Amino acid sequence: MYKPIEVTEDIFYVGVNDRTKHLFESLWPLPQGVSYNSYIVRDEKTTLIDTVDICYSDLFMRKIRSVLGDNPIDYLVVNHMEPDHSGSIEFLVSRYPNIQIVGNKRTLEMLKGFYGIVDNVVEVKDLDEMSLGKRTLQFYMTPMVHWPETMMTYVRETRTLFSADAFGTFGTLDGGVLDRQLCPERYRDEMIRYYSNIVGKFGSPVQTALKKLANVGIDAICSTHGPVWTIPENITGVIALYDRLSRYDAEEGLVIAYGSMYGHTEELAEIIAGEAAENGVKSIVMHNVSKSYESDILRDAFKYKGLIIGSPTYNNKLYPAVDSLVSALQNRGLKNRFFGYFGGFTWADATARQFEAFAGAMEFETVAEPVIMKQAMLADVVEKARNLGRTMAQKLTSGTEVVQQV
Ligand SMILES: Cc1cc2nc3c(=O)[nH]c(=O)nc-3n(C[C@H](O)[C@H](O)[C@H](O)COP(=O)(O)O)c2cc1C
Repeated sequence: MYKPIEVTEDIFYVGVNDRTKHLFESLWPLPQGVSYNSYIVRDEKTTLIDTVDICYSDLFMRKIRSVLGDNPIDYLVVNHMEPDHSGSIEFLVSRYPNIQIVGNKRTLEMLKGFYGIVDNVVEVKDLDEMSLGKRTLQFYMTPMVHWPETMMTYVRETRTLFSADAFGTFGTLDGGVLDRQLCPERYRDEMIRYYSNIVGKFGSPVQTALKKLANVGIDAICSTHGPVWTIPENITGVIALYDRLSRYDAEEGLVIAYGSMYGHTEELAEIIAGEAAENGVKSIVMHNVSKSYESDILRDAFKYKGLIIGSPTYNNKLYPAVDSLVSALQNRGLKNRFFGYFGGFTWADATARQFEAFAGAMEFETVAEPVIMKQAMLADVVEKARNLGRTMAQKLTSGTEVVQQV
């Protein structure tokens, strides 16, 4: 039997850890797993907030029973319908046939579409309130953070925010659940990776949600993935991080991502990186796109202000994995970056044309002349590569447009 894990008085954690799945959404690596978080608010009307992935329904039920025993659940609040959180709804309804499911209009549409559930539902609208007895739930609609039905639920008396996927991280909860029980630093980069991979496209809706919540006093953020944030500096920190990421602001630092089959493009990457370092850039991350996960490259592109991409011409296009990266960045509408590009060809270059179009489509400032090498690396190409590294370093270290790490 599990010991109940109390987040605050009469609010309990009943989520589960997934250390089995390799790829989240069949796309994003999970080297440290992921948790699917769910919570119970125990009151005159007992309420469950979100469920877990269907693979963990059985364990989930045992965790619920460790808190409630044979007592009923009155409400299930569905903040987000993505199957890693809604997957256990049918199972839950089979165990608690009288449970009432609370969601907004879009949630209830999806509930019907995914699971055929139309009975015992309660529709709520933005800022609606629902009394549970001693506590009151208030609902904040936060559409497109990161699905259209997404909402957050706030317990006014304990100032607890159930934030759906917002402020979530990859990484399981190994022993501790609350930030004060574990090392929060472990989750910082994983929060940026989660944001850039999953939420990154939706900067503007995230900004809208943050503004809506700006005057809401928060003592705990209970996301659907990763730690529960309760320490005031951590709460301020994760909100500031979301604010920064959704404005596409970044830290001082440089990502160099390149593809290379025979090493010429990679040599250029080394020259550019060396020159940037010599001119004062300390945080430089290099990714060979054929080896690094796109997931990690996206994280670093969201994290750092400088972005340089390199590619050989391949069948009159960018190298395939670079093409995929460029498309992923474009899909997420990354903005406000100092940008540079480089590449090589043997008979007809396509790299420069494609990178130029990419830079134009994004709100990037191309900082130096492109570095394009025909066949071998001649002295003028080496000089252009050095110039790119140097100019990027000057932009990054001039310090006026980059923000400090939060
Ligand atoms: C499968 C393949 C397709 C290529 N397609 C083109 C091309 O369309 N146009 C071109 O000028 N060079 C093409 N190249 C040549 C490479 O772009 C060139 O050799 C480049 O310098 C390789 O860089 P790397 O050493 O970093 O792999 C191709 C090479 C390969 C192996």
